Amino acid sequence: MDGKLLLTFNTGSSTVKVGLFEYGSGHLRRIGKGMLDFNNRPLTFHLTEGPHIFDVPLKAESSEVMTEVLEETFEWLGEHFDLSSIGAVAHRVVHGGRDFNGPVRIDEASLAEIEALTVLAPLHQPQIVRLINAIRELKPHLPQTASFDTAFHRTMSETTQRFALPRGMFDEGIRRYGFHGLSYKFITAELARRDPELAKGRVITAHLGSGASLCAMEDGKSRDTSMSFTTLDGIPMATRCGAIDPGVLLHLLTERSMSRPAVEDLLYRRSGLLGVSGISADTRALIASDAKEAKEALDLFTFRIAGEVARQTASLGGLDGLVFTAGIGENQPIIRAAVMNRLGFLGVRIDPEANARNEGVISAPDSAVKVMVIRTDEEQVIAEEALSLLGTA
Ligand SMILES: Nc1ncnc2c1ncn2[C@@H]1O[C@H](COP(=O)(O)OP(=O)(O)O)[C@@H](O)[C@H]1O
Ligand SMILES: CC(=O)OP(=O)(O)O
Ligand SMILES: [Mg+2]
Repeated sequence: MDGKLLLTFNTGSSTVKVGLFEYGSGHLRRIGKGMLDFNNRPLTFHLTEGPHIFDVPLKAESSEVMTEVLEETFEWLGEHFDLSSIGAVAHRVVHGGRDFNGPVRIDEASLAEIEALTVLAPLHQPQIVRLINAIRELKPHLPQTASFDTAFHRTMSETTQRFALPRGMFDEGIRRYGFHGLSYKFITAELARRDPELAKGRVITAHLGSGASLCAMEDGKSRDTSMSFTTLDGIPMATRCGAIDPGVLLHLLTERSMSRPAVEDLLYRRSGLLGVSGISADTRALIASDAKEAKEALDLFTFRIAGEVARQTASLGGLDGLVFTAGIGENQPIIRAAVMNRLGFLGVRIDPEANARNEGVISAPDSAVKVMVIRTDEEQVIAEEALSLLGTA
């Protein structure tokens, strides 16, 4: 290998995606990709891109002991990559709160701030902090960086960021932050490459993965988004409920005497597609199922996505483009078709064959809105942001 090795970690709600990049003298090139899957037992490490691909069970029993998980992962990676040349480790950090507007080097102060935001992202932030600490323990001299999901949305107007709560609370940080910003940043850059004219216009991107949100963009800048203070808001997700009448929470806490941890578990882990269907959090299983509960969960999902597109179209004052991305957005024609059919009133017209083939453009030529499928790449953004801080020499 010519240059140094950069490792990226994208800690999602159910998996940690690992990226391997080679960098040096101004260049950056992906050389491998993998995933730590904490959903199943045994924990598994999948290397999905690189000189060899493999799936290996890990001896570590839980992600709580991240040093063990990482030691094993490094052992497996070391068989195929020169780990002695690692120059840096870069992370996706989901919540950056009010103060992180761009990537930072991780030090005592920034790590303490990241840790303090744990209560606002309980599915993500604890795992991220465990990973950062484990790398500090195993490889203390490696520089680490953080790229924040929330930073992309700092261009939203104050009106968009505000809840209708007493105004002092906004100043104290109770506001709409937005997430999936690394994905939206990648999509804006990719859209500018594929269709520069459209990228200057009014575009909504639907990031539909385990966590899911939509972002309204104008000339590549975030103007509105569906997730807000936490990753619970907006549309229903794999296991999260999405926007809900806060009166329901008061009811659960008082009339049902549910504890705060029980309510958190309900809203983050037992709701959404899983909760409504009672079958699975994975759209593949729901589409394959004949049960009426599976159909009801998918109907609710596409109904709420279409409703959010309509709301964000009002934020933008019209709509020129719609982009589908992430696990579901990139791979599930049935879900895209259901959303597009609900948006006929906006002039959205589908090209069914192109949609079935997951093509780049899936709207018909007479569609008033150009609808595209773009594969997101959060790892690329994490790597680029890290090198913008550390340099590529
Ligand atoms: N190859 C595929 N075909 C169809 N659906 C898929 C595929 N891969 C992922 N999905 C859907 O996408 C979801 C995961 O999306 P992803 O963007 O990887 O989420 P996350 O990053 O939040 O873990 C799965 O739950 C499933 O519903
Ligand atoms: C912000 C969020 O929900 O992330 P993910 O989709 O990776 O779970
Ligand atoms: Mg994700």
